[in-house]
Amino acid sequence: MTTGGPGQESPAPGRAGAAESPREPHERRPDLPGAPGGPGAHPAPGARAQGFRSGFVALIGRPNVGKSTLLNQLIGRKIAIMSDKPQTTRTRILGVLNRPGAQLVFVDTPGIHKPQHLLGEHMVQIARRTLQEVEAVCWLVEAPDREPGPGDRFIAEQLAGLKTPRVLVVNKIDQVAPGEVPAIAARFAELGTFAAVHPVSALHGVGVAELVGTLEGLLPEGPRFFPEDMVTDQPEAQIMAELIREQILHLTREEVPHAVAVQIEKVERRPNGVVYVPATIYVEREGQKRILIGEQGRMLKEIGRLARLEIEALLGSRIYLDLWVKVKPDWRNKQGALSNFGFHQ
Ligand SMILES: Nc1nc2c(ncn2[C@@H]2O[C@H](COP(=O)(O)OP(=O)(O)OP(=O)(O)O)[C@@H](O)[C@H]2O)c(=O)[nH]1
Repeated sequence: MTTGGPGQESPAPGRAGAAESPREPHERRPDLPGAPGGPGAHPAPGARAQGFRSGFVALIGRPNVGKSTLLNQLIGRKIAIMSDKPQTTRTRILGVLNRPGAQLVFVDTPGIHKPQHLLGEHMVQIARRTLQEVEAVCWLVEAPDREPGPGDRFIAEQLAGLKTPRVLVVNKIDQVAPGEVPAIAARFAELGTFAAVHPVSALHGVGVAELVGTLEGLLPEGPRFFPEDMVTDQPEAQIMAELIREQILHLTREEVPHAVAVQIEKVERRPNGVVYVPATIYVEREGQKRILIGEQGRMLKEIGRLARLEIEALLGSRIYLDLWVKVKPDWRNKQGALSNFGFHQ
């Protein structure tokens, strides 16, 4: 898989070769992680064939509605981690979908919710800012809710003044009776004006192709922003760290999951072909460290075993995962620590 370089929040790239483009979207949105610099960042030759469409599509919605699951389904690869714990996604993740006549660049945002700590504020700000920088917005709601709640109305307010076309995606339809879907969709559709309403099951891939068709039609004509073989801007080390965090989210509960940050140091390919991946898991308190390590190290071993399988699938080679747990008190409320862990404003 081709991923971006280390500068995840890299500034807008120079886009030589596209100067005659009627739109220069990157220049309008300096905050969006752009294609990494270097020759690969330029639109591919011939990318501006007549009628070619391109643009950025934001995936927004309350925490846990299935944004990351939908992104992975759209791209056909696992680039965003998923869990049943709300607020899994902490930063913006780009997923690039190349179609014969279009390039759709999806921006997965942290769920919009009422922030409770500094990290929460970062997450909401990222989501809000993204809305102003895209060509289309995909708003996800959950069919099992059956009707909009306060969280959905809060998002409707954020969208109200926005001119960007938006599509309402009613997700998790596999969890309700098929006959109920039209009425549920209609109740959510009352929250705003939508170019289209799509019931989907992101988990099972139902309705996703139709959604892509609609989104493609909403994008303006424009060049390819990223090379055709690039699926995400996430550096590989970042995805690996996220795959470790995903297993922690699965295996722990209560306060531990959200107190965790994972950092990967220098990844090394050994002469025997095994990739050595040293990773540190940061938590906020000694008690959380004890839980993560578990009795006789059993929990950490299990986290490592499951994460290793995911990382091996990502890299396509055998890895040696060296996991460490360290305490960094109250890191979620410290600006310096947030920057170290890659949360940039
Ligand atoms: N049954 C069912 N579950 C789904 C579907 N889509 C997502 N889920 C589940 O919903 C949970 C949350 O999914 P995520 O994709 O992590 O949600 P998110 O919106 O990215 O969450 P945040 O990162 O917290 O904002 C996971 O347990 C998913 O497996 C679906 O179509 N059907």
